[in-house]
Amino acid sequence: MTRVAVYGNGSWGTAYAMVLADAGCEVTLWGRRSELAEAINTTGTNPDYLPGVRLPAGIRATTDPAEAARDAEFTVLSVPSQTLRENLTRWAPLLPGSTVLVSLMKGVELGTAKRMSEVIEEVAGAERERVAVLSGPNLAKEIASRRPAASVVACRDETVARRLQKICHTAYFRPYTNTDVVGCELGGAVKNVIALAVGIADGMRLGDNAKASLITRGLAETTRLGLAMGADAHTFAGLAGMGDLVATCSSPLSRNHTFGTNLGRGMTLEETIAVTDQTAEGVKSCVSVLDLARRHDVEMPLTETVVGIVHRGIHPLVALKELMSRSAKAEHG
Ligand SMILES: NC(=O)C1=CN([C@@H]2O[C@H](COP(=O)(O)OP(=O)(O)OC[C@H]3O[C@@H](n4cnc5c(N)ncnc54)[C@H](OP(=O)(O)O)[C@@H]3O)[C@@H](O)[C@H]2O)C=CC1
Ligand SMILES: O=C(CO)COP(=O)(O)O
Repeated sequence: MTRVAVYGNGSWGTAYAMVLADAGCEVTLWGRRSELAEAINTTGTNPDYLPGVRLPAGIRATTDPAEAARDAEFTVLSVPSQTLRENLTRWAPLLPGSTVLVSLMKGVELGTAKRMSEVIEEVAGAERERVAVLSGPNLAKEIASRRPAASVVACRDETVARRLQKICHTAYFRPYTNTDVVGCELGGAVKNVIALAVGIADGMRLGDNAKASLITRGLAETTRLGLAMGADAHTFAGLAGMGDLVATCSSPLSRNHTFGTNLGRGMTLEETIAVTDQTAEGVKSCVSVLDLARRHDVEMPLTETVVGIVHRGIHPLVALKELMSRSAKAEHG
């Protein structure tokens, strides 16, 4: 039986732990709060993040990072992106030397503009061939109710990607392999920023043409950044690109989309943060994605607009006017 440690017992860490357990793995699920770990072990549910969902028997919760790490063939990381460095610094010495580190996170680190796999390599001292990412249209609540979804497992070493694919393939979860780690991570991080933009537009009742235009131009700027960073263009037409973008921008289950909708309806940033109880990665990562765009000299007008609305107090109507009056240009180029 494959032993897997999952660090982070929020919505996605728990739902993916369910996938792994359903696929036959023995999973230890780490979380920082003892009352939640105890509730998971005693009730067989995660009342804080997936209330009412019965967890499979193969999951055991703990608050002890060493217990989670013991003999783990795979180490799955699912905490908010901006907390990864600090957390992994504590966990890294506990991890087995050969464990494969898997990122579920869809963010870019503020300040360094590093992707999560880069932070993992740096902090855990892991070679690239031992670091993988999972990304795709995977709204946690749908997966936890075992509704069908596909996803991408990416690793520079294809044999490692295949090993990961094997341990999380179930009747309702279909992972594809890819070796384009950069593209998969960027697809996941930037779609959260575009979902904020679409949410704002939905909150302003701008209509379906506006939504489709934002999704399409959002994919164009994601691809532009990806190509500048060495990613494969095909990745952005795939599950970790278009797939995740469409799911996140159209679902009321998306925290980023919901966050944007609240802003578009006229809530202030403070009010929106106050009603958001889960991680909406795009709120911070829009700043680091824009940082990446500048470092690579890539134009990302939608990301820039989101940063303006969310962090610089620009009114959505003013931002819309600015976006629509940008100089006319060719669609491709
Ligand atoms: N939810 C989804 O549908 C999907 C999410 N993702 C990505 O997965 C990642 C995790 O998100 P998700 O599980 O949804 O987030 P949630 O908000 O549901 O859960 C966050 C988890 O991280 C923990 N946490 C928060 N802050 C810290 C900290 N400083 N140190 C340690 N643990 C902390 C929380 O613990 P506590 O309860 O104690 O605060 C909780 O267990 C994100 O990058 C997200 O983009 C990817 C695909 C799907
Ligand atoms: O990444 C996700 C779906 O693939 C979840 O999106 P949110 O973080 O916006 O809820």
